[in-house]
Parts: sequence; structure tokens; C-alpha cells
Amino acid sequence: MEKMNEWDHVFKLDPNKKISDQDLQSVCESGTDAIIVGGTDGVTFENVHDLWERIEPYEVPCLLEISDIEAITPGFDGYLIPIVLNSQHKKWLLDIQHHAVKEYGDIIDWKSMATEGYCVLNPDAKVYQHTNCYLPDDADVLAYARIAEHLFQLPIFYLEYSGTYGDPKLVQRIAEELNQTTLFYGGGIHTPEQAREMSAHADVIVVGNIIYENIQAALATVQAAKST
Ligand SMILES: CC(C)=CCC/C(C)=C/CC/C(C)=C/CC/C(C)=C/CC/C(C)=C/CC/C(C)=C/CC/C(C)=C/COP(=O)(O)OP(=O)(O)O
Ligand SMILES: O=P(O)(O)OC[C@@H](O)CO
Ligand SMILES: [Mg+2]
Repeated sequence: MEKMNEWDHVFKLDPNKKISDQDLQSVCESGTDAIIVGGTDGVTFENVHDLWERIEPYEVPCLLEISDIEAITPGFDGYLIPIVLNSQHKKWLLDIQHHAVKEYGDIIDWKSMATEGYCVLNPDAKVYQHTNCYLPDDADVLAYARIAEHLFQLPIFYLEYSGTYGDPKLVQRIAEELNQTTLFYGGGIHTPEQAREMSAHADVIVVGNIIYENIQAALATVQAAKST
């Protein structure tokens, strides 16, 4: 499995969105530490496989964030398994994962898997609604971070604001708390200033939607994160 604790910046590509060959090349050769392929809806075996085939020729590590068991495609450098800590439904915390392991446990290469403890903080995000989250206050988030590190010993705690820029003070507070668990921050990073601000606290920043809106702005986040 890739050394995620050495990363600063990753791009997240949504298999359900179109990207030109030129933009994909720019993303893959940007100097980002890795590409994560993942999205909440419309993720299929076909669109994941198609995107993987286009990224595979580049040197950048490429991981699949599994959101649908039907879309698992072999060949990725690693696989990220989300669990949504602030979901109100056990389905998104344990049941889907349990079903997958019960079905495929004999063939899983455990070394290529890493679990992400998501804490979703934007009520307007698709993932928030899809996984039936509630909005935790700062004390709740701190407790989830402590559970991630000390009780579950998760490799990744993911502060997810998908679609909107989050609260740097909260990210700072959570970063101060985590030692072993790698802190991912994702959501609304559109400028080098935002990339720098969140990189000052989070171990890894995740840049997603801006790739599809303004490729030059997306690319500018890489150096910003790496220079912090
Ligand atoms: C060949 C090979 C590698 C075999 C492997 C064997 C195998 C079957 C392993 C499976 C192991 C396993 C335990 C799998 C679990 C599978 C699973 C379905 C887990 C559920 C994950 C989950 C809780 C999904 C919910 C949604 C979620 C958290 C998605 C993450 C992506 C995300 C937040 C995207 C951001 O949203 P976006 O879609 O971009 O939103 P916008 O469009 O609004 O931007
Ligand atoms: O798409 P954005 O808002 O950049 O968020 C990135 C990532 O955290 C989404 O899962
Ligand atoms: Mg997205």
C-alpha cells in the first residue's frame, strides 16, 4: 500500500464526470502525490475501468475509493474503504463493508486496503445526504477523531466538506489531536491560499471538483500544498 503518511496533496477524480485527455495528463503529471478515483453516485465498473485505463500509463499512484461493490476494478495501486462515522445508519459504518468481506473475504488482498473514517460536515453534500449523516458539533468531531485513532486505529481520518470550504480552526484542532492516524481534509479548495491554509493543518489535502471547473486553478493547488 502507498505511504499515505508521506503525502501532502491528492486529486480526486470522479468516474462519473468527463475529463479531456489533456486535462488528465496535466493532473497526472502535476506533481500530486496520488490520484484517488471516487465519487458518491453513478460509479460503475465501466466508468471506473475506463478512467483507470487512462491513468495507468502515468507514474502517479492511483487508488480506488470504493463506493459501490459492483465497481471494484483490479489493477489499482491500492483501495480505500470508507466508513462514515457520523452516519445515522449502521449500513454506512459497518453493514456494507461486512457484506463485502463476507462475500469476498477469501480473495481480498488486505495489504492493498486502507480504511478511511469519514466525518462529513457539509449538509448539502451528496455524500452527507446519501449516507444519512447528522451534523456533529466540534466536540463530536473531536470524539470521532479520537475513536479513529485510539479505538479503531484507522490509517485515515477524513474531514469531508465536499463542495464547500471548511473551518480551518476545526481542522487545526483535529490535527493537533492525531498522531498515528493520517488526517485528510477535502472540500472546496479552489485557490493556492486555501490549499496553503488547510495544508498547514491537515496531513493531506484532497482537491476534487475544481478539476472540472478550472483546471489551471486546480493545478495551482499542488505547489501550494507542497510548499507549506
Ligand atoms: C480485484 C480486487 C481488488 C478485489 C477486491 C476484493 C474486494 C471485493 C474488496 C472489497 C472490500 C470492502 C470491505 C469493500 C467495501 C465496499 C463498500 C461498498 C463500502 C461502502 C463505502 C461507503 C460508506 C460509501 C458511501 C459514499 C462515500 C463515502 C463515498 C466516498 C466518495 C466521496 C465522498 C465522494 C465525494 O462526493 P462526490 O461524488 O464527488 O460529490 P459531488 O459530485 O457533489 O462533488
Ligand atoms: O470536490 P471538493 O469540494 O474539492 O472535495 C474534495 C473531496 O473531499 C471530495 O470527496
Ligand atoms: Mg466531486
